[in-house]
Amino acid sequence: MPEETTTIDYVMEAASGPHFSGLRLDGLLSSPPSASSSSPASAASNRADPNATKQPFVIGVSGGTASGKTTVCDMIIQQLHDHRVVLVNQDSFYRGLTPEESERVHEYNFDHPDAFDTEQLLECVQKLKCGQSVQVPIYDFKIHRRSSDTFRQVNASDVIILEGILVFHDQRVRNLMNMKIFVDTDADVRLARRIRRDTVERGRDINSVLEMYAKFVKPAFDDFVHPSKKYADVIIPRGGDNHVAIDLIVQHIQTKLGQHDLCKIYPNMYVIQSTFQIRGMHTLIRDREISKHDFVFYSDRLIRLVVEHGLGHLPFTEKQVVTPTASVYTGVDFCKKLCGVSIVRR
Ligand SMILES: Nc1ncnc2c1ncn2[C@@H]1O[C@H](COP(=O)(O)OP(=O)(O)O)[C@@H](O)[C@H]1O
Ligand SMILES: O=c1ccn([C@@H]2O[C@H](COP(=O)(O)O)[C@@H](O)[C@H]2O)c(=O)[nH]1
Repeated sequence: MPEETTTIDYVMEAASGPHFSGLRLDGLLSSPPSASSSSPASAASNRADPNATKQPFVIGVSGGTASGKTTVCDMIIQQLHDHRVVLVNQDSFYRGLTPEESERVHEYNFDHPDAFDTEQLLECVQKLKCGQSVQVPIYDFKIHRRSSDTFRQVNASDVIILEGILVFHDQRVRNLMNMKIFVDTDADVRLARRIRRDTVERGRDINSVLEMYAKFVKPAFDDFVHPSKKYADVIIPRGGDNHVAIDLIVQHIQTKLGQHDLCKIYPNMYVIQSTFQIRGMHTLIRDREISKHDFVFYSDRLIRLVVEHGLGHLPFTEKQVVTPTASVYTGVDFCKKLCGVSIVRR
């Protein structure tokens, strides 16, 4: 067999092995919804079960307007960069106004549950949960309408984050969630942020923002959003400023995703910490359009990283050397009689 093919086989094998960004979690992501997810029984069910079907971990993030939901989601996504994570905004499922409603937009309540097409949202999350791709509508806050011909394609993932003011309102949507987070930020802070955001990004004037807030946003918060806080598993005070809460949440998600379980099953396994550079190279070598030259180049770089990390785990002994300036440096030397074995699978 030509050497090149051997390299390719080896890399593909390595990429689907125990590397974070190529991690295959089949059978590890089948935890039931949060009602029981913290029980010992569900902890047991999170261990590798080869017969279990892989299901994404669904996180609901709710809270009042401008509480920092999107910011918290972005922070979680950044920390979960070793996994495939998608964000679905409830805002995308605003029904959009008819021409008649548009004429009297100041009378329209965007904060009432009926403003959303919850059936469509439900169908979308159900499909994603089953591993199917979906087309999510694109909503324009300036014209209060969906784009008629463009959609955002959202692919199957390890983690689905569903974010919005009323994502805990409908029991059927709540039931799809493995974890529910409520972002709890003071009303005055939220109003200040909302004024700034709506005037800068959503083309509104201050008076209309204040009027809308008093007429619809605040009453709907009191009637629907705040009461749904009781369904949350975790409440984050101060939103994105609360780094401790976000770190704890990410740790919990990672545990549920099974990384730690893998290390429990193979106690001597070392998982290389992924970086965007490593993930980028994994993306390149998986791209069917990549040239042969680039495939070999990036594969070799990835293999070299594995070898270098491996070398760091080999036994060593202390060794002293004398530097050109005649000082003594105490370092290490690899133990003698080491033998490296490269295993190439076909
Ligand atoms: N911790 C924070 N400190 C300062 N500004 C923030 C903070 N969190 C969010 N913002 C700002 O407030 C506005 C609303 O935040 P966002 O995360 O979009 O809230 P939500 O998704 O709940 O509406 C945005 O303009 C954002 O930049
Ligand atoms: O056309 C629209 C639709 C909705 N809104 C307001 O948006 C917020 C929800 O978005 P957040 O990002 O969670 O703040 C909701 O309070 C609606 O009042 C809008 O202004 N225009």
